[in-house]
Amino acid sequence: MSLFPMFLKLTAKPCVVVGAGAIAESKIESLLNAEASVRVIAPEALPRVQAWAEAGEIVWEQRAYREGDLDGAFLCVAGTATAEVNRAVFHEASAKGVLCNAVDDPPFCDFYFPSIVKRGELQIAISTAGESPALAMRLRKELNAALPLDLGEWLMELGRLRREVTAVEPIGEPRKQLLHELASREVCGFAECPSRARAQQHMREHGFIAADASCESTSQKRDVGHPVVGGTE
Ligand SMILES: C[C@@]1(CC(=O)O)C2=NC(=C\c3[nH]c(c(CCC(=O)O)c3CC(=O)O)Cc3[nH]c(c(CC(=O)O)c3CCC(=O)O)/C=C3\N/C(=C\2)[C@@H](CCC(=O)O)[C@]3(C)CC(=O)O)/[C@H]1CCC(=O)O
Ligand SMILES: NC(=O)c1ccc[n+]([C@@H]2O[C@H](COP(=O)([O-])OP(=O)(O)OC[C@H]3O[C@@H](n4cnc5c(N)ncnc54)[C@H](O)[C@@H]3O)[C@@H](O)[C@H]2O)c1
Repeated sequence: MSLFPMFLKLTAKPCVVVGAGAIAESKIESLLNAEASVRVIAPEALPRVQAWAEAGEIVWEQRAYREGDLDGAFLCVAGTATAEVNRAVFHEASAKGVLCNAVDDPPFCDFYFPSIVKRGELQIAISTAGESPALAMRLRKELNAALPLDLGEWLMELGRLRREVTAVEPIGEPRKQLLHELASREVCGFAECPSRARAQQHMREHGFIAADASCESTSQKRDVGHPVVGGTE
C-alpha cells in the first residue's frame, strides 16, 4: 500500500472523537496539541477527558454515538472498543467525505496515526503502512535516543535566522546555498554562532546591511555548546 504522507493544519478545525477510553484519550491529546476543535461523544470518559471537558478544552457529549454526529466534521476518530460502532462511524464519515481513523482497524481507516519523534517544531512521523506498529514504535525510540535534545531550540533560532535572510536576500542560487549552509548543525551549534556571522557577512557582501551592523541574536548570548543527544521515551 502506498500512503501519502502530510502534516495537517488542524487549528480550530472541527474534529470528532467517538469513545473516551485509553485509546481515544491519546488521540484527543494529539488533536488538542494540534489546536483542533475537539468534540467527544461517549457515554463514559476517563478522568483526563472529563477534565478537558470541564476546562472547556473539548466538548464532551455524554451519550452513545448516533448517525449525524459527523455533520460538519473535518476529521474523526472511531475509538470505542466495539468494532460495529467504529465501523458505523467510518461509514457515516465515508458518506460525508470526512476523514476517519477507526483505531486498530486498517480497512476502516482513511489515515493512520504514525509514531512521532518531536523536538519543538520538528516532527518526524514514522509509518510502516500498518505492517508493524511495533517496528514504528521501536524506530521512534531509537531516533528519539539518537537526536539532540536541543534540536527544537536550535530549529527556532535557525527559523529566525532564515526569516532575516529571506527578508532581504532575493530568491536565487546564492540565497539557497546560504540557507543550506546555515542549516548545518556543525556550523550553528557553536556559542559564537558562526552561522549568523556567515549570514551577516553574506548580506554585507551583497549590500543588504551596513558594514558595521552587529549581531544581536539570542544564540550569541547562549552557549549552545555541543549537542546533548538522546530523549528518554
Ligand atoms: C504508531 C501507533 C500510533 C498510535 O496508535 O497513535 C500505531 N500503533 C501503535 C502501537 C501499537 N499498535 C498495536 C501494537 C501491538 C504490537 C503490534 O501489533 O505490532 C502496538 C505496540 C504497543 O502497543 O506496544 C496493535 C495494532 N495496531 C494496529 C492493529 C490492527 C492490525 O494490524 O490489523 C493492531 C493489532 C490489534 C490486535 O491485536 O487486534 C493498527 C494500526 N496501528 C497504527 C498506529 C496504525 C499503523 C501505523 C503504521 O503505519 O505503522 C494502524 C494501521 C491504524 C491506527 O490505529 O492508526 C502506535 C505506536 C505509538 C508509539 O510510538 O508509541
Ligand atoms: N487499551 C489499550 O491498551 C488498547 C491497546 C490497543 C488497542 N486497543 C483497542 O482500542 C479500542 C478502544 O480501547 P479502549 O481501551 O480505549 O476502550 P475502553 O473500553 O476503555 O473505552 C471505550 C470507550 O468507548 C465508549 N463507547 C462505548 N460504546 C460507545 C458508543 N456506542 N458510542 C460512543 N462511545 C462509546 C465508552 O464510553 C468508552 O469511553 C478497542 O478497540 C481496543 O481493542 C486498546
